[in-house]
Amino acid sequence: MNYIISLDQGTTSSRALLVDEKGKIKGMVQKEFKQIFPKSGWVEHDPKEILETQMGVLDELLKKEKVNASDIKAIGITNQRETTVVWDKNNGEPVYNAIVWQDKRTADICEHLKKSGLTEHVRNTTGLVIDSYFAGTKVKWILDNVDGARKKAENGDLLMGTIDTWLVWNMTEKKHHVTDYTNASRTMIYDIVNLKWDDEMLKALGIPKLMLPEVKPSAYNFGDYDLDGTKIPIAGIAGDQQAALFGQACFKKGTAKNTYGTGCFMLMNTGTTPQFSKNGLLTTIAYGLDGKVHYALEGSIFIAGAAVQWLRDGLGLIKDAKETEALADSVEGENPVYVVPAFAGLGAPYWDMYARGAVFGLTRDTGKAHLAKATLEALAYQTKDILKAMEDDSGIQLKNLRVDGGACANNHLMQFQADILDSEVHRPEVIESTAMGAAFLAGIQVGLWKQEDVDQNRPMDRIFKPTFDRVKRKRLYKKWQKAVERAKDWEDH
Ligand SMILES: Nc1ncnc2c1ncn2[C@@H]1O[C@H](COP(=O)(O)OP(=O)(O)O)[C@@H](O)[C@H]1O
Ligand SMILES: O=P(O)(O)OC[C@H](O)CO
Repeated sequence: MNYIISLDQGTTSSRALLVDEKGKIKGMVQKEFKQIFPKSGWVEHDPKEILETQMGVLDELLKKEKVNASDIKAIGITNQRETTVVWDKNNGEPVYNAIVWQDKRTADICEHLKKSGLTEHVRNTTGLVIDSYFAGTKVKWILDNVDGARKKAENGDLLMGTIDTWLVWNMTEKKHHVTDYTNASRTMIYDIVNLKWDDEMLKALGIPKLMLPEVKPSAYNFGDYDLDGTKIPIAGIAGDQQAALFGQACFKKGTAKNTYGTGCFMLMNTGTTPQFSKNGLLTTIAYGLDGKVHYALEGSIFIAGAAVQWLRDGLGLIKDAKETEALADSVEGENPVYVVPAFAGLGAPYWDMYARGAVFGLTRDTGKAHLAKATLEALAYQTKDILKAMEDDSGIQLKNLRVDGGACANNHLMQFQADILDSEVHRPEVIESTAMGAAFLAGIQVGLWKQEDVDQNRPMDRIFKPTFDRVKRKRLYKKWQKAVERAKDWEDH
């Protein structure tokens, strides 16, 4: 039997999965690691702990599944995106903790970039909006704040990388300093049109070119991992949301997936030329394969499953996220209650930092079932907001939405999603699309699979069909838009 290993390095845990040649997951090991919050708005990870947990789960998986090294044909890596490590190439020591994608410490650097008139350049070259979310300003912060770092970087002693780069460098005995197009496209210093590091952004952020990894297609021989004397090629890399798009076989222009986790990340494949958004969406590289680069539009919702956690932990209305399904089902007729979970402002397409969470439509008979249903509905409405922006930017009308992530298990949410979008929602049996995407990229590179096999390996669990008529759909959505308007600009500024 031939196997592929998929390493999924996420924001809260490291996972290793064993995938057989039929595309079936045969085993999985997962380990959480520490979240470090040194100050309000700062989020860090220990790069060594990331490496140790990732290698640890790989070793445990191989022991548990009793696989011979010679049967493993390749390794694919997928990772939390934007999170940045800077390390000394002479001793392999990070000069600072990894600064995580959620970290807001570089907001001032972003304000400065905006004042320097770089907004248009950033959008048209990197595809992004100027925001602390991306890697570029995190590198600048480390070079500015760690003693001696800038000098060392200028001497060529320091390397930077997103998590994929950090893992590969360590897994290949410090030989390969590489990343793939998808990860490079989240740095705000990469020109996604001409596929090269962007001199203007490097200059604006004072980042020496010597620090940067080589950028390669997502299916590529990135280097070998030595497993007990057997050399296994690391043959696929993609950022986790792009890997999910690939794992869901969104290869055609106009195909899209939405991952319902803590946040929601919706990506639509827009083909081989980048589309720049008028509606606050991001343009990003979906994957590079067979000498071609595919692009995607992305809408990120920061609070999605996190709103369900709020019902559980903040309000104590439920003990388990699953309970929301039966609660929501118990509401008869239309729900008069609307929850706008703008706990951290509103992202795409509104981009209002001053919006705050709000509940509308309360009456004396409102109960927890209405709140639970309204919270689930808010995930679906936010997804519709993003999809509308995507359809407007791309001129493409969505045929169906492919879903994955923890909260897509909720049938009430998925049915309401289909109803409010007026399009089918397709839920695959295997919702591990992220890990499968990385496995497929690696397997394609070593000739185990062809790209067409990805689609054939995706049995459906359930297809949710829309049931609302146009009038009802419009009425409910209009009310949501009214609720959003009232939640906007709440915080004084
Ligand atoms: N059955 C469910 N109904 C609604 N929300 C759910 C359900 N199961 C999980 N969730 C939500 O989904 C999130 C977990 O999904 P997951 O994909 O594991 O997230 P992440 O990868 O971001 O950690 C949590 O925020 C949780 O509240
Ligand atoms: O690790 P996840 O699944 O929370 O994904 C994080 C995203 O890549 C951030 O852009």
